[in-house]
Amino acid sequence: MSCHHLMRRAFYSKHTFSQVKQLSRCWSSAAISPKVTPGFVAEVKNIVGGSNVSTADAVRDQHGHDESYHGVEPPDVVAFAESVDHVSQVAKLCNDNGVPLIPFGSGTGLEGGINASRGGLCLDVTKMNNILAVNAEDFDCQVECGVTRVTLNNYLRDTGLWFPIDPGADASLCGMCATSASGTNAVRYGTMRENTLNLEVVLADGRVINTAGEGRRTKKTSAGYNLTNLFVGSEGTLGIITKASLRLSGIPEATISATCHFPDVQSAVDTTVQVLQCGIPMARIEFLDEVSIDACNKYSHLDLTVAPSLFLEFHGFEAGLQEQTKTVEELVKMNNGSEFRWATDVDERNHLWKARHDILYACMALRPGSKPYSTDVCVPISNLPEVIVRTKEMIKEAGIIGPIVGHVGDGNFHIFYPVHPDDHETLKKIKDVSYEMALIAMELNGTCTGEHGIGIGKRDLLVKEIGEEGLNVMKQIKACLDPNGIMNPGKVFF
Ligand SMILES: Cc1cc2c(cc1C)N(C[C@H](O)[C@H](O)[C@H](O)COP(=O)(O)OP(=O)(O)OC[C@H]1O[C@@H](n3cnc4c(N)ncnc43)[C@H](O)[C@@H]1O)c1[nH]c(=O)[nH]c(=O)c1N2
Ligand SMILES: O=C(O)C(=O)Cc1ccccc1
Ligand SMILES: [Mn+2]
Repeated sequence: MSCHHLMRRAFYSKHTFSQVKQLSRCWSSAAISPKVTPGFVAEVKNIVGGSNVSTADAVRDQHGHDESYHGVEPPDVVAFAESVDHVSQVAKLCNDNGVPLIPFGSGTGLEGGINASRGGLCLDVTKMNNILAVNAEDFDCQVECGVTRVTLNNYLRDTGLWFPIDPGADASLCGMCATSASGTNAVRYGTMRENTLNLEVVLADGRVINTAGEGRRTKKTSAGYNLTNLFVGSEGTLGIITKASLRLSGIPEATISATCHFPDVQSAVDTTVQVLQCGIPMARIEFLDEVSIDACNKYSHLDLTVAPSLFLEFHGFEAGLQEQTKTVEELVKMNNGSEFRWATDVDERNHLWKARHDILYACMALRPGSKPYSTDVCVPISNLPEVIVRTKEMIKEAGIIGPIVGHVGDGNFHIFYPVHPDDHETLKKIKDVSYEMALIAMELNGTCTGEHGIGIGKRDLLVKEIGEEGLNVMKQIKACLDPNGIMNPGKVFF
């Protein structure tokens, strides 16, 4: 471990989040990575232009954290790339000088993926924001890395198509590739893995590749190794994704949303499992426990019954939807659930789903001043009731608050633990329960992260999930593509 890394570790373990935020400014002018010299910064300026480089404290702080509870670890320098050529030249420069390079999409990650734990250069790609092609008849498009999903969907509005992967946050599409994001629509439309056709990637040494071959954008291919999915979920540790070819879907002719509540968690989750086992093509099936509903009511001005609930959405043709909703209503009743409360018009629907997407902020508002310690596990759907019920027991025993929300249709759920960063006793309990929950999920054939990634928060769980040999293969791939270890060091692996 390098000297500056040890220094940072010691520093962050002794200080609270807000102290660190303030104190980080004290060392802002001193380069943490000794390799980021004034000469290095001058060369970066030569490549991207002086106005696209900043060593200002505010800019570095802003780029030194995502939306998670992890503290601020600012990079030494931030560069804004405007083209793939910029990215390639900056990567080569970092590689030649052994300077850590951290790709920055839009900073909405939840596992500390953009923290500059070892200093270095943060490469912000938000200026690379062109939508390059929409092939409506083929249901695909090509975007530059900085395009966000809301921008793409606004652009597509008149085509009858949309990009359905929806993590709630307005993340960059290539950041979503990098974390293998999913969210509420994945139960019907899949995750970034199923919706990415091809990627342009700049490797650590500046080489540019197209993972499926230049210009290819087919739904299927059997040509060689799947390089596209090697980079999906690579969290900036293998290269910088500069363009993505993505699948699009048709906007459904009819959409209906509804909510219903249940006497307990088990009956809501049992209903979900039965709905899916009946083969009903749900577009969204989201679980919120009573604490989450209460938070939503207060934050988003809803008046839902405070009880474990499902938020449902059906996509299809009018006639088909009637059949589907009828069957689901019957299953809800069989499990002692309530009548449906419908959200049919577009404003009502948008309000409901905005409330669902704002749940992170709604839960934070339950404890003003808290930071979100969030968890994310995923299990085969039939094991979902067991992992949720066992976790609820642990939360009760530990005497902590932990609202549960889940993309239950995928067997994926989160717990939000509001915690004051200086409340070390509660933080320890939360960490223990989260760790134990991940172990239970893995014991039940699941994963320690369904969609937020490993980042810095789950590195010790990765080896337990993949096994020593599997992890060694991952490290060999990393060493092959990034022999000097400059790409987002300290993420995914220690
Ligand atoms: C309120 C709220 C709600 C949610 C979520 C966030 C928030 C704030 N998320 C998480 C988040 O939106 C998700 O991780 C995004 O995919 C990250 O995209 P950014 O562009 O913000 O990447 P960000 O800049 O945060 O970077 C994330 C990681 O990707 C790397 N990276 C970024 N751009 C890259 C590029 N072009 N090339 C290579 N590496 C790159 C970074 O280095 C880092 O390791 C989520 N997620 C989810 O899947 N489902 C959900 O339901 C939610 N819900
Ligand atoms: O809202 C979601 O689906 C998220 O992934 C963000 C999140 C994470 C943890 C608790 C609540 C919300
Ligand atoms: Mn989620």
